[in-house]
Amino acid sequence: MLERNDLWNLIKFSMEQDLSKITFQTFVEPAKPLQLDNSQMTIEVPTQLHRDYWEKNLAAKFTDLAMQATNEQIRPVMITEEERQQLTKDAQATTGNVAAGKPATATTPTFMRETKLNPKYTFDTFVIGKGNQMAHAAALVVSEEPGTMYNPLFFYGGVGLGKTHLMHAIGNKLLETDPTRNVKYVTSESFTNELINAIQTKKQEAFREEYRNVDLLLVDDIQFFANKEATQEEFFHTFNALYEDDKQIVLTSDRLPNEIPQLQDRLVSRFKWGLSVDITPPDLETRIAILRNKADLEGIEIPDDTLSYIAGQIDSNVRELEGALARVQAYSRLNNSPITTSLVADALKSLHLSNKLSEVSIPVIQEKVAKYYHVTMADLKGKKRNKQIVTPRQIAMYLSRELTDSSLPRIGNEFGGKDHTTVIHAYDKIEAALKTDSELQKAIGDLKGQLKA
Ligand SMILES: Nc1ncnc2c1ncn2[C@@H]1O[C@H](COP(=O)(O)OP(=O)(O)OP(=O)(O)O)[C@@H](O)[C@H]1O
Repeated sequence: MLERNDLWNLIKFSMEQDLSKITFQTFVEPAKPLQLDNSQMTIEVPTQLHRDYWEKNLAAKFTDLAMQATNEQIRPVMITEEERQQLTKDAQATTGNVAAGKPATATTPTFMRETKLNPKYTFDTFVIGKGNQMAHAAALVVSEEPGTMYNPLFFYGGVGLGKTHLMHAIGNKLLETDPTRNVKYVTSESFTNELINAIQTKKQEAFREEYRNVDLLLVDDIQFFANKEATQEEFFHTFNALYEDDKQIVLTSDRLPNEIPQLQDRLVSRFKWGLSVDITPPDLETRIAILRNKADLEGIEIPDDTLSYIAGQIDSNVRELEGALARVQAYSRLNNSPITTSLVADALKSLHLSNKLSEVSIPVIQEKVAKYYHVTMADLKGKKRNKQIVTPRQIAMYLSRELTDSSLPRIGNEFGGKDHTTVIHAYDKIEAALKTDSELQKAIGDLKGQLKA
């Protein structure tokens, strides 16, 4: 499924082609997509006048374009900025941080949160690679024997790497084996909000009852427990009650427990009682496998070399990788043409996504490449013609062109004053080789990963 911003960007892109410049700038540019569920996209506009214009003149076009892009019926629901602020306030008045006397931190109103298990996040749809192998194995063990081996199971790692997916897979598997089991999935923010709500409505007992009578408790993104005293206090008791009862607890976070600011020591130590496993970004082969899996699941026809091309462009986050594939599919539908590498290049470029690493400088690229291939910076800038040096030099030139905004003569200059035609030659050579040479694909993937880090 195309994510909200991706779908919005595509529709915006098509509207820009169809509408007059002034209409586009006045009505489409200031609009902001807030939420997308199966059949509607909530879009915020500045005023009532914008809303009326959208409903009268743009809504049908939106639905047509969304249908072309996704094959699904999606209608736009317009709300004004003022209405959104009111809704957010209402939501926070009952469940937000207001009760704790703190300014609201959540940018997403509570009514927009999702707390159910996603049936698509299963072990079957999870691709195993080096970066997630151990996490996957631990998840499987826990789903088969909850509350025994690894309690709590703690996944940590960067955004969009599959922590939530694995967590849901455990829940889905347990329910598949025994549908009578009580599984609860919650984000740490929802836990906090539910707690505050319970305090305000004097329903703490019911809250405790609900959380302490589960067989499997899944709490996502517990880094948001940071600085939340009352939540931590309550969670401490929830944790103890479940743990003593041999009920399984699974937690995720973007970092290790002791790196979460202001997390009580007693929680930090409990979180370490079981097993902590990190998930690291997938290597190129895994990224390709994830894309292939996804493409097959969704019935997207796409050649292997085009998949490798996408996997080479997006190298750190699986969510972005999936988003790129969905964008490409939507772009191909909108343009009514099959998916090829050049269509992909266009689709990613039109959304200004292709040059994510543009802050990287040429000397940094040279340094990483030199280190990677065990050559010196002087070799990269020099004139030696042996293969061990020419290939890294060409790779460094390729990456300089790909990842920086520098002109060809400027790149040539940074490589010991070479002519811009040498840079073009190097670029073309590496680009051509990338289509077939898997070792090179891996090297470029690794180097891009390092440069991003
Ligand atoms: N190894 C994998 N195989 C298949 N799909 C994956 C894999 N890793 C991640 N995904 C997919 O990538 C998307 C993002 O994953 P997920 O939401 O689990 O990330 P996360 O680590 O929980 O991120 P966040 O920190 O943002 O919550 C999901 O659609 C998920 O299905």
